[in-house]
Amino acid sequence: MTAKTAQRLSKPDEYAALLDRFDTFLFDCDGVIWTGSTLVPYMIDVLTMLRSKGEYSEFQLRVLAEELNQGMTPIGKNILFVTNNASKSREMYKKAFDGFGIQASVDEIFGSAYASAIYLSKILKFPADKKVYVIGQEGIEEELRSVGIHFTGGTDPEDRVFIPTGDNSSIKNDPSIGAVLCGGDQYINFKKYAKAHTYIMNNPECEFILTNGDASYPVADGTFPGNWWSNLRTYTGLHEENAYDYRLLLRLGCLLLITEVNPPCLVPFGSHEFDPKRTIMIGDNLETDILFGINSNIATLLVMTGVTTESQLIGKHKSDIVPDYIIQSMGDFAVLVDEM
Ligand SMILES: O=C(O)[C@H](O)[C@H](O)COP(=O)(O)O
Ligand SMILES: [Mg+2]
Repeated sequence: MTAKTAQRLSKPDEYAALLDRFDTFLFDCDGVIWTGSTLVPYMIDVLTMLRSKGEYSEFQLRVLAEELNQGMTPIGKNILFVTNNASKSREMYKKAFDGFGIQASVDEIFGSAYASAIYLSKILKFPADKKVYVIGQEGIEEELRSVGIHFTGGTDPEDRVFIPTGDNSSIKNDPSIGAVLCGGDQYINFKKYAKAHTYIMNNPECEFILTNGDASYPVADGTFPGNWWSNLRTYTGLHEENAYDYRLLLRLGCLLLITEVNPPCLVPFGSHEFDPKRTIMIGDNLETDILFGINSNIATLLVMTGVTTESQLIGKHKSDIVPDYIIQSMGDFAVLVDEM
């Protein structure tokens, strides 16, 4: 069997052919749409172009009628924003998109904070008398609140403090903790790890849930460390088989189109309907975004504006995860804007 090779796109007619081939574009955010606080050049033009293109399906015609009513630019291609970044809720993301001048509605935004909340409430049916201990920020708290799940930790100032070595006076087991939910946390510290560790080790039923497994995220001129879940796994000695199935969460965290079938895969969720054959996942990370697309049997497009480097694509250390297409930047599609 010949190994799969990715097709590198660099010419306008190749970009145009790709746009014709797909109706639904799943956009990862960090490293695809923006890097840190900087928008990828020409991103607004490209998204606007996508929204103005395409044949309308029945579903799109319904949305179109609603959008025209609300004075919005009608949709062409179906666009969803899917992100592993758990720092924001869908509403917070909507504000971020508004801040960048990007048209997006809350129901087009799927983040891993939202996914985790849906996962806890709909799939685990998290008991009302239990609490989640959160390592993470406002985004997770907002989404948990929206599904009525009780939690502790998160942004609580009492957890954002130094504790001297061996001083466990502020860390006691709490049997009401039914899950530890771990997402990116810019205030991560020893106390939070120690609490999570204590709950997991002392409550045999305690679930250990990760919002996402990205090892790093893109910032200007490089990357920063991502979710710190691996530290917790090391501290608690959890192995794959007794840790919560984090591989499942990687996929859920990547796209939050949740199904109760195992393994979870891309299925219509909420009001979004699309044909997997005409759907493409666009991401900057081979291990999460591209793997998710491959596992879901949809096409994949890798951009080079985020965490993936050329050394992961060619040579001795190249990754086994191979996308269908590679493009330098989503902004490159802007050459098609004038052709419309
Ligand atoms: O640590 C994180 O939260 C992630 O590395 C990162 O921010 C993922 O965001 P995405 O690329 O999925 O938008
Ligand atoms: Mg990304």
